[in-house]
Amino acid sequence: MISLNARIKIDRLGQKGEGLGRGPDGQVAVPYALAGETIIAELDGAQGKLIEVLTPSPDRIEPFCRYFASCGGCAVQTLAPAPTAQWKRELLSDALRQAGLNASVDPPIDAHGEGRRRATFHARTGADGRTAVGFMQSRAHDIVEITECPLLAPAMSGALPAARALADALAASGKPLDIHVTATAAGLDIDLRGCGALDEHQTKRLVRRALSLDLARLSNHGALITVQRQPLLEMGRALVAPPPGVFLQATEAAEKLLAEKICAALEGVETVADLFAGVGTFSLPIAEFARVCAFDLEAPALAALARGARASGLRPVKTETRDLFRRPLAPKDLAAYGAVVLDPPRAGAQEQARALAESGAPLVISVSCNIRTFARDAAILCAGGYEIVRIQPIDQFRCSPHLEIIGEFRRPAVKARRRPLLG
Ligand SMILES: C[S@@+](CC[C@H](N)C(=O)[O-])C[C@H]1O[C@@H](n2cnc3c(N)ncnc32)[C@H](O)[C@@H]1O
Repeated sequence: MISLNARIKIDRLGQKGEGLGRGPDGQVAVPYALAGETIIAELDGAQGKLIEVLTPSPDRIEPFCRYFASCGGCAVQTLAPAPTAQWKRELLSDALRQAGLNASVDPPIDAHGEGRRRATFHARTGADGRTAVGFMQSRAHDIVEITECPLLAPAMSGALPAARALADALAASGKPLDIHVTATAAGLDIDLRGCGALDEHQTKRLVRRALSLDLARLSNHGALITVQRQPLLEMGRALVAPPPGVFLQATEAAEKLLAEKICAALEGVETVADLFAGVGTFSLPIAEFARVCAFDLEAPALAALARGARASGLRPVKTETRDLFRRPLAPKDLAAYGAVVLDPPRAGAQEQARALAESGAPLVISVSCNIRTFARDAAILCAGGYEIVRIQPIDQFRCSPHLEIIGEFRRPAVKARRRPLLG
């Protein structure tokens, strides 16, 4: 493919945070260019590489990270905070419109808080025996080695040195490694992925490293290697001991805000189904005032949730291990609940939304980190008679196109839908 340099006027930011404008042969996407800018880009088909900004946007700011534009972690770091929030809000409004919904979207609430409390680092050992540890490069399969990430919470300050030390301990195997690090009050909780079954020597080496790094816990794909202090997480009044490698919201600030908003919307509700409940981020605060039944695919997460409720003196939370993609709760199952909370993975919950659309559940609170599948599932709920009360974005993904969303959907008052008894 021949590449050429072209002068491009950027019209808007796209879904991945790339600048979109017209090139000689149609639309081109240029990462790191901003709306309103005139730039020089090196074009390779519809893809452009930013070479020079001729007319900068008034919203352009200096990047705060020295790895910006080589590290693939951040897509948008040079756009000021207010226009970034506006762009994300528009992405969500556009997705809803494309799904057939003309819904108003509240301004995003920033929930970066102290920063990300979890990260996945990648480690690869080259033919020369050197191990690179960091994030993936943008638009490439190589690793950009980093020694710091300003988006991480202070409690993650030891995360990169720890990732490097563990990667070095396994470098001889030559296997690519993913290192999931979570900051907890007990210290760093690290789950390794990709190293396969460990032999005795590797295990001993890792235990020694974990001790010298003072890790709270180290595991291999969820299987415990060593634990010095059991990680504990506060969820409402409850304390939960999460199993290794379990899902947690990216920032503590977002976790608290999501739980607060959900509990506020559930005021007066007595029975709640929490679908895709994980370790109880929402179930446990809800259990402080309502009966909860929590569903998830992951039995260890649900067991931790149930133990957390018991140990904290809350009313018991019923749990059911269930694949909600294959076996969504049916409309008749849903009839037992005054409200349903759902927080599926990025793929969304299409089948569950269809069952909800046929159910009489009066209130659905849909939480999602994927704009497109949130909009798709919202349209299914609305086609089934729900009305949108509120759509509130919560931004826990600074510098990325991702956005956390809470949607509140209610069935119009039963009185209005009921046929008159007489006449
Ligand atoms: C976005 S997380 C939300 C977890 C929890 N609500 C929280 O905020 O911590 C999605 C959850 O969906 C669960 N999950 C993924 N696929 C599933 C499936 N097919 N059926 C049921 N649960 C699933 C995961 O185990 C995970 O706990």
